[in-house]
Amino acid sequence: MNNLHNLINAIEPIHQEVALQANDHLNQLTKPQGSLGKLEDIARQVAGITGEVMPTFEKKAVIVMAGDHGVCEEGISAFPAAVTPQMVLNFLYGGAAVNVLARHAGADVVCVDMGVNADLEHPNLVSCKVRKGTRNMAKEAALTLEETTQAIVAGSEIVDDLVAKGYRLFATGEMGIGNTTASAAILCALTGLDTSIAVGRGTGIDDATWLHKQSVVNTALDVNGLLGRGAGVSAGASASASASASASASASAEEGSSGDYALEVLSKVGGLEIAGLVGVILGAAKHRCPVIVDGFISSTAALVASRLAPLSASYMLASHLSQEQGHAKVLESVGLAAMLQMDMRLGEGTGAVLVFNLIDAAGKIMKEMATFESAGVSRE
Ligand SMILES: O=C(O)c1ccc[n+]([C@@H]2O[C@H](COP(=O)([O-])O)[C@@H](O)[C@H]2O)c1
Ligand SMILES: Cc1cc2nc[nH]c2cc1C
Repeated sequence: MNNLHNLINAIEPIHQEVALQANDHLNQLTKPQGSLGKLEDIARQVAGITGEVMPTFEKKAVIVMAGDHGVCEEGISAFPAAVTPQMVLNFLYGGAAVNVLARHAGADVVCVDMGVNADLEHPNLVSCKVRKGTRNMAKEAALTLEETTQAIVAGSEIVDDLVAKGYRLFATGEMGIGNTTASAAILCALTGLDTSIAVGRGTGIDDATWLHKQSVVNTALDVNGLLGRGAGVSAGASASASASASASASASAEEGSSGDYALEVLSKVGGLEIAGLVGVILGAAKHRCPVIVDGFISSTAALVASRLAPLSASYMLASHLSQEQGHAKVLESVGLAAMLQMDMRLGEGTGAVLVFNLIDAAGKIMKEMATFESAGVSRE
């Protein structure tokens, strides 16, 4: 618990003055002001995060956290739980979608076992297994507070290690059959949203299973004493992927109990890979590194992180809008705006890794574009 408090307390506001310097530089470049749209937002935010007007990212990593879910025994996914360890091996052998897209972006895939229900061994697997899957949240708390804290701190320590190796840009990814059920339950518990809005089709369930999944989430909220408690807890203020994010992050800071409640929710209806991602996001914020948030599950981790440490929201960039129902609501609650709309719903970090290319592109604009003065272009 102490380590978690230290982690949260180590997060500072982004460098607003450097974001403003980046803005001044953007306004000198040979283009009508603001005409590069979200690329300019990225440049300003990344400058504010890193404290450098023109940062470059030589080493980038997508951290794919894996964990299993006891709630799978309720029949809430289109796929069997055995797919989680099978896909972990696929990540390790380089054959999954995230491996392909990470290679395309010049990034490394770091695959972490946070709580897979199998004994996995591979030289490149980072093993932080807290337990073999969560307990069934429809019957009892998925995790204890200690297990949850352990997973968060382990996630942040992975970032510590990667930063020591020169990585400065991170993306979140995950793998866990059943984790859209856990994420929907977290979303309902933290925002008071109805399950009919928060629960989606995950890997692709039919209408009857979707209705059943909603009732499983309702049961889990009830069994764990979370029904009705999220209503009225304010969502994050209207931050966007811009330098203004830190101001809104502090505006969304709530009374001390908000973080305690988020931790309680994460332990009762969450997952080990989700908790690990909370740690990754907080760790990236602690080290002043941008963290690109992937789809529904990753964004739910971002929501928890923003409740634990409101300042962490300004270090996040939302990558894509997943097809998973409820994703837009999670992003809204954190105060993030997705950059891409690609109709993806895979997870693994696939949408986040696509944004690495946009970060590189924004950096090159800052470094390589001529100014009105240097190119002799008239302004008026
Ligand atoms: O990232 C998303 O938005 C997303 C949306 C739907 C499904 N997924 C992936 O699918 C798995 C969870 O789906 P489910 O139906 O088993 O809950 C998990 O491995 C996620 O990575 C991911
Ligand atoms: C095959 C498969 C790959 C995935 N990657 C992330 N979630 C997944 C779920 C399934 C079912």
